[in-house]
Amino acid sequence: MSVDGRLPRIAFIGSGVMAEAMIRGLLRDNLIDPQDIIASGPRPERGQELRSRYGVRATVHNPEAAAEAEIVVLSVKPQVIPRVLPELRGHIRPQALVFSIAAGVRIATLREGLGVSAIIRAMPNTPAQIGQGVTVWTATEEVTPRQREQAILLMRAMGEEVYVDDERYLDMATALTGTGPAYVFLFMEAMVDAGVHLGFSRRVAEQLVYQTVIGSALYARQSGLHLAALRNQVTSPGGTTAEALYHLEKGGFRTVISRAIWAAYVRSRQLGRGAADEVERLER
Ligand SMILES: NC(=O)C1=CN([C@@H]2O[C@H](COP(=O)(O)OP(=O)(O)OC[C@H]3O[C@@H](n4cnc5c(N)ncnc54)[C@H](O)[C@@H]3O)[C@@H](O)[C@H]2O)C=CC1
Ligand SMILES: O=C(O)[C@@H]1CCC=N1
Repeated sequence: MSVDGRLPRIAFIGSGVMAEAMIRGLLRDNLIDPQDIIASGPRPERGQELRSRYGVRATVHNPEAAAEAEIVVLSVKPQVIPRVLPELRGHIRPQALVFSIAAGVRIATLREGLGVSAIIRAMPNTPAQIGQGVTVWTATEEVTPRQREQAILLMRAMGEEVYVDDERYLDMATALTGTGPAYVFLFMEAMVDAGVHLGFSRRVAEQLVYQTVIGSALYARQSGLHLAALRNQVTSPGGTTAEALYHLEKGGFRTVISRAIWAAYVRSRQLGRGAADEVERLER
């Protein structure tokens, strides 16, 4: 951090949805000067978009962007990582921090491909767009206390952050929280459609469903009660909830969710193996 508690120069290698969420949060929290953010990516028109929207700098040259930064955020898709690592190798400053959000991609792969050792692997999620995300993260031993503080500021600009002391939790988090918003959105979409089926207009159905989900989540967190106890509060004997829950359980609701999350976890590990194999292949 600089003397005034703001962040040093940050390069985003990959300037898509998640990079933009981070940029927006950093600027909203006034953590950095926009000119100290460099957004890199292959599409000049995307760079121009970010430049005019946020006043950041933009380039199509990843190594140039990385060479200028104290924090290098890897925000490309995991499949692109094996191509980006050799490009960046030798261009990252010796004292810089690498902060990767690429799903599945292991620290060992980044260490080997980049030849640097101060690395944070993190898994945010899209509510970061409005500062309501959650990021699970871990760090190598070489990450200094100061770099940790800087990374925490970056993550808090996206919402909550949860440190884990073992990298294997990152693949679990990818399945639970990184991917999680998609499960919630699908569930909400199904509820809205059901509301329309009942006879509400889509606008009213959306209002009802959004507030039901927001209210339930806040109530669950604030009450501290077990989720089963909260569900029981809603369930009157012989009533409507018991009837609906019977059908959800009969349809395998819980098992489907559990299987889906397990499959996402397996997929995250596959992506990690795929990236590691590809990096090794390119090095040969
Ligand atoms: N979207 C999500 O919900 C989450 C995504 N992630 C991870 O974040 C990373 C980025 O995801 P998104 O922002 O959703 O993807 P995105 O597709 O919106 O952004 C990726 C960007 O990388 C750029 N790119 C492609 N090739 C490049 C190259 N060779 N060099 C530099 N930039 C290149 C693309 O033009 C694009 O703008 C992924 O690794 C993903 O696993 C992590 C948590 C949540
Ligand atoms: O679908 C994906 O692979 C990424 C990772 C977490 C959320 N989206």
